[in-house]
Amino acid sequence: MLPERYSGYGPPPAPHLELRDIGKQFGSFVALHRINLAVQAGELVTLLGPSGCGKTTLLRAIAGLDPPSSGRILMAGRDVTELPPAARDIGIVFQSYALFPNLTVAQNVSYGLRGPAWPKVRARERTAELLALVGLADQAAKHPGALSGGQQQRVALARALAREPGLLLLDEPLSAIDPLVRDHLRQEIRSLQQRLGVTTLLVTHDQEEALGISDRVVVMSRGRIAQVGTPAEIYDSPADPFVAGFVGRASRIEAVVDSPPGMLQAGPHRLMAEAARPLLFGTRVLCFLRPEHLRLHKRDAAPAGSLPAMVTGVEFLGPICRIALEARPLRLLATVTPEVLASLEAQPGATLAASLPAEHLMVFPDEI
Ligand SMILES: Nc1ncnc2c1ncn2[C@@H]1O[C@H](COP(=O)(O)OP(=O)(O)OP(=O)(O)O)[C@@H](O)[C@H]1O
Repeated sequence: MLPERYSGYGPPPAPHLELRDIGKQFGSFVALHRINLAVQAGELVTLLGPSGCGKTTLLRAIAGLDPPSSGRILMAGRDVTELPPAARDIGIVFQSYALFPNLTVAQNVSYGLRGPAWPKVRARERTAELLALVGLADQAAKHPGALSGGQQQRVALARALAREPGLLLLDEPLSAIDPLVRDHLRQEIRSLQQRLGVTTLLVTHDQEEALGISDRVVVMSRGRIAQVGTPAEIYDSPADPFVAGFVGRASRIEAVVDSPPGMLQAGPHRLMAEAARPLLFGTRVLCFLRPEHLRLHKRDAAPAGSLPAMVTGVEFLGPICRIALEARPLRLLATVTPEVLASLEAQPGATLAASLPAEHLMVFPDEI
């Protein structure tokens, strides 16, 4: 459970993890530029971004596997920047499971439960508790090779949680797993994380995964944080064109600001927009529209201001259908229910009327 929101009385809660001006260079290549981030106790925060944006580099710095070139890392108020991984109160799960093939499931889980704090009986009890927690109580005596990918990753999760770490680091834990199992395991990880209240940092390049299970998402691009926000904030109010295009699907529209204010010209089409900031006449803009906000009508019922758009593809996805359309030079994307699809008779080649609601058009100055 997340701690209650700060009420304004007393000192604000200290973050469990704090990154201050983290930089990382490999030779002359700058992989991380002054990253600042605070993760509250009990939060699940996801680092999301395309390949090469620096997610793993940041996670490895937090884990102590590869120290940052500059900046400080604090955990529970303690500066851990110089500490080795074993002294950091963390548990890690990697994409590759990283289990010992010659040890049983129970031996893998209990591997870190050594030393005076873990007498044999206590270690055995804790192992049984962890295996029950991840639903593998009946697999304790097997070797990892006899388990499915999803089961192996649960073993890795149990092992990472064994010593009740203050911070759980998950590095693409689901990307090697079969898609059907992945969705299920994703929800299990989230519910386990919430039940235990363990502060968690997850690295993924899968935006559906990030939006689906996070309290907050950190979108990264080229070694920088592009935006930090709740999944809804990131999806509904992206900070820039990169976030708008990378997180969630959207029609991407290049346009020029026209007159009167609020009108855009996109090829031969005139569009209405409600930009957050006034845009100067002649400015080039990039607009994004989520597929659920594109309105489709039959051509003979075309409302004023709609564009004729030809259906170029239809994808049936169960509860919704995705329709690709072309209103040259624009490529548009819509999602509708199967009932609406049928009533529109939206088969490839058909021409429909598409309206782009001004209040949903996300408009950014085109700075490229
Ligand atoms: N040991 C290294 N030496 C040189 N460059 C490195 C090293 N490790 C990472 N990099 C570079 O730093 C950048 C960030 O890499 P990183 O692995 O953090 O990206 P990522 O966002 O995790 O990508 P992916 O999803 O593909 O793992 C990349 O350009 C990568 O080539």
